[in-house]
Amino acid sequence: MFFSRKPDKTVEHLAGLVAKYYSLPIEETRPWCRQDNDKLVVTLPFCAATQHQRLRQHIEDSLQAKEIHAAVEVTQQIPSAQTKLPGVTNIRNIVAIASGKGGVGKSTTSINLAFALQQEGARVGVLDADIYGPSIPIMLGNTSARPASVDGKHMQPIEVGGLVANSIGYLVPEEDAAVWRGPMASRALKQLIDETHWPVLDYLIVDMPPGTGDIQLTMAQQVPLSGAVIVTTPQDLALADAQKGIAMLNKVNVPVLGLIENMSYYQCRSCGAKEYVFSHGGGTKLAERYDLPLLGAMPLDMQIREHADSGAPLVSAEPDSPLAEAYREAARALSMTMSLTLSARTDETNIKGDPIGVRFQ
Ligand SMILES: Nc1ncnc2c1ncn2[C@@H]1O[C@H](COP(=O)(O)OP(=O)(O)OP(=O)(O)O)[C@@H](O)[C@H]1O
Repeated sequence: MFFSRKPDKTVEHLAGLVAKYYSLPIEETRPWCRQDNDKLVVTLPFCAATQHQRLRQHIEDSLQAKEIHAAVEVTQQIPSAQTKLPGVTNIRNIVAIASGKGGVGKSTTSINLAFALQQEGARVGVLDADIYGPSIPIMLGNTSARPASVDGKHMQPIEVGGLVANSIGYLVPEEDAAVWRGPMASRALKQLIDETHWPVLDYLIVDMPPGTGDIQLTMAQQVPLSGAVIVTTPQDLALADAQKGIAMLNKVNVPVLGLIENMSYYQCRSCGAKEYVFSHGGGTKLAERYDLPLLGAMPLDMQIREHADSGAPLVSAEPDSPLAEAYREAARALSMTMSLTLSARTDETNIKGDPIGVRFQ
């Protein structure tokens, strides 16, 4: 029978089902659940669009087993995390992707994670803060693109594949930026963030410069970051540098949201065996030591490199591949961690609406 129980009991039952599905306490899932006329609605505070259908089916089956026949809708709405600094216009969350050391795959991870978040239904922008070695334009295959300006004061971000992006690489030749001193580099980042006409974004992914020096510290202090993800490879040396990254972020009170271990293993294409080229288990141990989630462990894979280097990141070029799913899993884990661990901003006065009519897919 349709809604055989009292509505609040049905909603409570729904919250219990969702809690069990995600292995969370019911207190967490209760605010996500409501009844809207003859429909039960679950609004997830994180992006997981590819999983909605499965969750809906699970709920409907469980309700039917209890003789409750109701239409179920699963949707999502991503909140803004509270930050000490005022929010940037139209951006709900700024997430820095940092690494203690260069060359660990921070930019590759940033761009694939950005596409993965987008495929999970979030509105995403990418900002290349790697002033001294901007690689996002190469990875997006649009090095000759230049941001337009309608009012002479703001830049339009570059749109590509459902993302918007800006990078110092679109604005000045690499050799010019390479000689900038720290304060100039920090100023350039601040300008890139504040003077871009961002459409409404759930996440702005910031590809930080590698390392943990003064530049990174100043950048982390000047930008209202919701949090940061540390990318590392499994070797001891990289892990030692990742620890420095965590320490730096702790120093400026930027929440470390989790770790991504890149080049974690190599999987043989013929026999499927995994080889731990750069040692094994380092990311897990580091995550345990700092009580952080390991959001993902990405393999060392030729396809990841070829796609990144040829301007068509794997997640957007081959969305149906197992590797793209691995990035989406990391994206869902990141988004969920943010919603569960960060306090949401109560007002969203910085969200003003899209100034440039970007049409997200
Ligand atoms: N998982 C992976 N498998 C194979 N190649 C990878 C992987 N991740 C990154 N690479 C390759 O490694 C190289 C360095 O990657 P990337 O530029 O992302 O590193 P980075 O940490 O951002 O470097 P930098 O310190 O210069 O900013 C690139 O050629 C990239 O394609």
